[in-house]
Amino acid sequence: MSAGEVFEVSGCFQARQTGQPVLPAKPEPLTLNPAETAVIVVDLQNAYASKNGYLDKAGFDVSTTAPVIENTVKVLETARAAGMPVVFLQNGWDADYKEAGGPGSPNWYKSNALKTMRKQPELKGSLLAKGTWDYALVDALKPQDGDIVIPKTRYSGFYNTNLDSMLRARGIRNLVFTGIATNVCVESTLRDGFHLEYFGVVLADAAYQAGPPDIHEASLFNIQTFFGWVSTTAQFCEVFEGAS
Ligand SMILES: C/C(=C/NC(N)=O)C(=O)O
Repeated sequence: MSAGEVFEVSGCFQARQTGQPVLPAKPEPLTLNPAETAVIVVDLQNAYASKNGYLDKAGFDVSTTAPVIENTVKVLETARAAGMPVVFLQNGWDADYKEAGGPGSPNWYKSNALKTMRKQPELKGSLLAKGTWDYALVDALKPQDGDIVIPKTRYSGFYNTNLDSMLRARGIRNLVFTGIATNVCVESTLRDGFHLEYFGVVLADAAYQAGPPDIHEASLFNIQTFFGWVSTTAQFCEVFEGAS
């Protein structure tokens, strides 16, 4: 889906054969028909982006997530104006954590939220439980009329959800990702999308890692080399402003 031959109109590139917008991206530009493209906002909940949220309490650094939220706000303004569906993924479980799985589930061993609550039982019921502040989307990103909100219980937005059918029903082929964490739920969802024939692109400055900064770069390398494409907020907004 790289553009091949492109030409420039009013500062934006278009594919010569299709006339569709071309997003500058690594490892090559990507032709994206806005009518076939959705923005997927991954888990921009207090748990992942806010001080005192789950990641912070589990010992991950969330001190520099503000730009991710600001950039996502810009991306969503542009996407909605261009007529692209906006999908919010929201990660978490029921208040009793039945959906998280017990010792028969690998999630019980690998979820740092569950591990943190086992170490600090006083936190039980507060981390990633539906209805709590931790589970809520951050204030700056309240869904608007027409946006789609999809709850999920595992890292991938495609696992045990109606994400695929919601996208297929709208003719969506391309997914533009923002959110947290680049190396966990963003990458997991983009990878599953790849196997379902979606073209996935991550906006690098609108995504943030769980772990040291190098893991963000490693995940972007993995995505642009094996599963999809990597671009930026400014490039997305420049290409799609006025593209409706
Ligand atoms: C570490 C982690 C990441 N989630 C995500 N939204 O990427 C978790 O949920 O435990």
